[in-house]
Amino acid sequence: MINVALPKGRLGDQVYKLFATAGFPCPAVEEDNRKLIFENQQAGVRYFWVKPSDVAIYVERGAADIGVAGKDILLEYTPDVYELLDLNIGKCRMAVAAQKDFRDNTDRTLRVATKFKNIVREYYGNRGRAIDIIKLNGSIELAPILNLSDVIVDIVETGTTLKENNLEAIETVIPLSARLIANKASFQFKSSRIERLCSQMKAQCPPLEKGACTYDSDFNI
Ligand SMILES: Nc1ncnc2c1ncn2[C@@H]1O[C@H](COP(=O)(O)OP(=O)(O)OP(=O)(O)O)[C@@H](O)[C@H]1O
Ligand SMILES: O=P(O)(O)OC[C@H]1O[C@H](OP(=O)(O)OP(=O)(O)O)[C@H](O)[C@@H]1O
Repeated sequence: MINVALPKGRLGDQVYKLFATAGFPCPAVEEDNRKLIFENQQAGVRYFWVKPSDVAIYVERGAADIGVAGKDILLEYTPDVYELLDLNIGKCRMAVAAQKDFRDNTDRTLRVATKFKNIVREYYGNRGRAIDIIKLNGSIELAPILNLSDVIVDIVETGTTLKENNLEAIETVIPLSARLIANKASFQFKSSRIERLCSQMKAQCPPLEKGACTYDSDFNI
């Protein structure tokens, strides 16, 4: 049996569909209920539905053998797991954004509101920019509007949230997508099953753009 941690919410449905089309369906997942564990004995998979930012914890500690997490979560928390596959779904980017008339006054510390403290620290550290990080858990776009921060570093997908709050993206920090990750010990002990699942998943993912590098090598923070 392969234990799989799936992210609830916006990524979850897409991810589950990918598993199902790759040959690992678990029909009861689609029923309207509050269950968190689903098992398909025949396909040899057991799914756990967890909060997206918790997937890497379940996998790192071996409660799940594999899981799917956004690259943002992997960069922020650097869990000790193997990153097996870029699923090329859940695509978005992490960006710096601010009010439209914002000009960076480099003489003073820049106030940055974000959910992603570690990514932000490294990004501005590499640029030698002094910052004050304001850690928020949601509605990040409110911060510059209420003068809680000068800029935000947050996920941008369609750009609608920025637009509807009169903000604009200034710089892209890193492109993001969902990744298949594995617990290191599970990958040794269940290697043939995990590798088979991985190659079946790979065949179902949307193809990576021609000439695209792995995002790891693009990561310039
Ligand atoms: N518009 C978007 N906003 C946020 N994340 C997105 C978006 N589009 C794709 N993603 C990806 O989906 C993943 C899960 O995002 P989601 O918003 O469902 O989680 P969350 O509610 O922020 O998680 P948690 O509550 O655990 O912090 C993110 O880690 C990111 O990689
Ligand atoms: O570019 P867009 O398509 O508008 O998507 C980006 C928005 O989506 C996410 O917020 P989420 O819906 O997760 O809400 P929260 O962070 O405020 O909880 C993210 O933090 C942005 O606010």
